[in-house]
Amino acid sequence: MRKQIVAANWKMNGSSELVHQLVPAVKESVASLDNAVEVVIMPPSLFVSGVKAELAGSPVAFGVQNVGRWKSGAYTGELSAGMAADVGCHYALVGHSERRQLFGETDEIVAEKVARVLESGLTVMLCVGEALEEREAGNAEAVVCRQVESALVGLDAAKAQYVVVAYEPVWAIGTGKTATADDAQTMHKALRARLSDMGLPANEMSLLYGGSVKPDNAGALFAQPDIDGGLIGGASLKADDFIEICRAAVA
Ligand SMILES: O=C[C@H](O)COP(=O)(O)O
Repeated sequence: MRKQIVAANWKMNGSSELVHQLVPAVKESVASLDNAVEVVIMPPSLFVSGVKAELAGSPVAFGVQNVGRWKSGAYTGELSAGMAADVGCHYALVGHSERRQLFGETDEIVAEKVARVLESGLTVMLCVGEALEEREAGNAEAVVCRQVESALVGLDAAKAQYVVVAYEPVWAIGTGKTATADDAQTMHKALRARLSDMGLPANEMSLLYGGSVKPDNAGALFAQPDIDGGLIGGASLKADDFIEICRAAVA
């Protein structure tokens, strides 16, 4: 049985104050969910230690939003997957469309980062998703399948348990335009089929949806058979909204 996961990506938002207000509220609410859903918080890296301290004794996991493509060395400003593991992270996000678009991350770089994360013993949350023009040209599925294949090519099936894929159509991120539950399900089903064609245990892998997930649409999205939870941006910065979305994943 694959895991239901709801992950918070704070992006470049937040403060020590938010850590001390929001994280204890999430911790308390998640305690009542009876471990039916894995909740993950990925703050900016500077706040990881604060989040970890607030989560002590809780099953809520935490992680980083990005890692460098190298193991260590003279790469000023970069953080490695090994460092994230060293401070206790469970997850590392890789290949978010903001990294691909704003920081020039190619499929090749994303694949290198996936390898670094898996070597470090963390679980990688791999983001894939098509741009609006790619969808309008009828290429959405081809783009998303290419991204997932290039990132996971050669992956040992035994390592698949450390891989979560998040489908995030670029046009739905931060725009308030969510994919319909049917469209999201269609893509998730295609992704799962492609993972299976790659020789991976696709039915055991969690596939998340991301892109303007809010308390009022989370239930319909998470009810789809191939959607195993969500990757939440804006709504993860408000404790009440995020907690409601976590509850929708249990229902
Ligand atoms: O990583 C999260 C996604 O980019 C979704 O962001 P959003 O919920 O603000 O649309």
